[in-house]
Amino acid sequence: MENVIELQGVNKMLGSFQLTDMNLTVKKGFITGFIGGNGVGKSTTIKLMMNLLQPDKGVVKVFGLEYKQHEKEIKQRIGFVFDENVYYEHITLAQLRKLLRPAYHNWDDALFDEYVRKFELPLKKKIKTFSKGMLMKTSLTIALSHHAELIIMDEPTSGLDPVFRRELLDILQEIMADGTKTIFFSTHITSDLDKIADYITFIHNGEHVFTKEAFRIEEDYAIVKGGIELLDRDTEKEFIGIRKSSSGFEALTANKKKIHDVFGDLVVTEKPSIEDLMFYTKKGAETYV
Ligand SMILES: Nc1ncnc2c1ncn2[C@@H]1O[C@H](COP(=O)(O)OP(=O)(O)OP(=O)(O)O)[C@@H](O)[C@H]1O
Repeated sequence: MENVIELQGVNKMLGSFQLTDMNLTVKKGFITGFIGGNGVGKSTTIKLMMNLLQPDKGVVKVFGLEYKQHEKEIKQRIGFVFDENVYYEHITLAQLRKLLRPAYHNWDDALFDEYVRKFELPLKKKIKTFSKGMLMKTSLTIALSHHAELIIMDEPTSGLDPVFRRELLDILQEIMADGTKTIFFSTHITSDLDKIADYITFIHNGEHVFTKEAFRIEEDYAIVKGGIELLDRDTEKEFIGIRKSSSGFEALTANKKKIHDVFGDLVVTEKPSIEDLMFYTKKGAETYV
């Protein structure tokens, strides 16, 4: 399967934060959700993918190309969707359309107008008056209007009302229909992932934990519940993170089968949510580091 983005051994130091030996790939033709707690390096990773930051070590490839030699070509084919308006605040959408038309080989005025109508965006108001949701819609409109093959989004749904969030997720699914596009988006809202993500990439403390097909998470991971007497130094090693209480323990494992071999029917296992993965991974790091 073709990789649209490849990070090979990428390291980046920012103040006291370090992104360490990031190896990750984003598959063509799918939606990948990018998750991790606050401050674990999601935006930094996205900036590296967009060449807004450069790695201290390692290689970033997009469409199999490196920015050093192919920046223009890569940027033509990517749409970056975010809710900040750094470049265009003093102009209107009508003026922006004129400005962007010559900048992209594949610019499509008709599609731009179609999304402006669909998103109910005002053509004649200055962009600086736009709300967060309107900026997100503007950014997505631009990405779609130059037929971007790869759409990268940094927390596109955060701060959006539930109605528009739903609408946005539907649109993302719609644009995937022809099989030529790829979407990579970071989020804190794990229910968004349940709705649309084919793959999940999970990072923690500047390190890549996994990239898995969303349905595989349920196959490999489990929440395990049992009596506290079952835990000792050896059995605790089977878990990523454990929460203990007087009535027993609840823990996350990445190896459901092994748990069954070790504990048999003495424990109960349940399907984990993505929130469980994030919670116990963080808790595990706190407990054992
Ligand atoms: N320019 C910078 N200089 C110093 N530290 C930085 C810089 N940019 C980011 N950091 C730090 O790097 C860490 C990772 O930041 P990043 O924005 O990548 O996290 P994130 O996973 O996107 O977090 P969140 O989900 O909270 O947005 C944070 O601790 C942040 O404070």
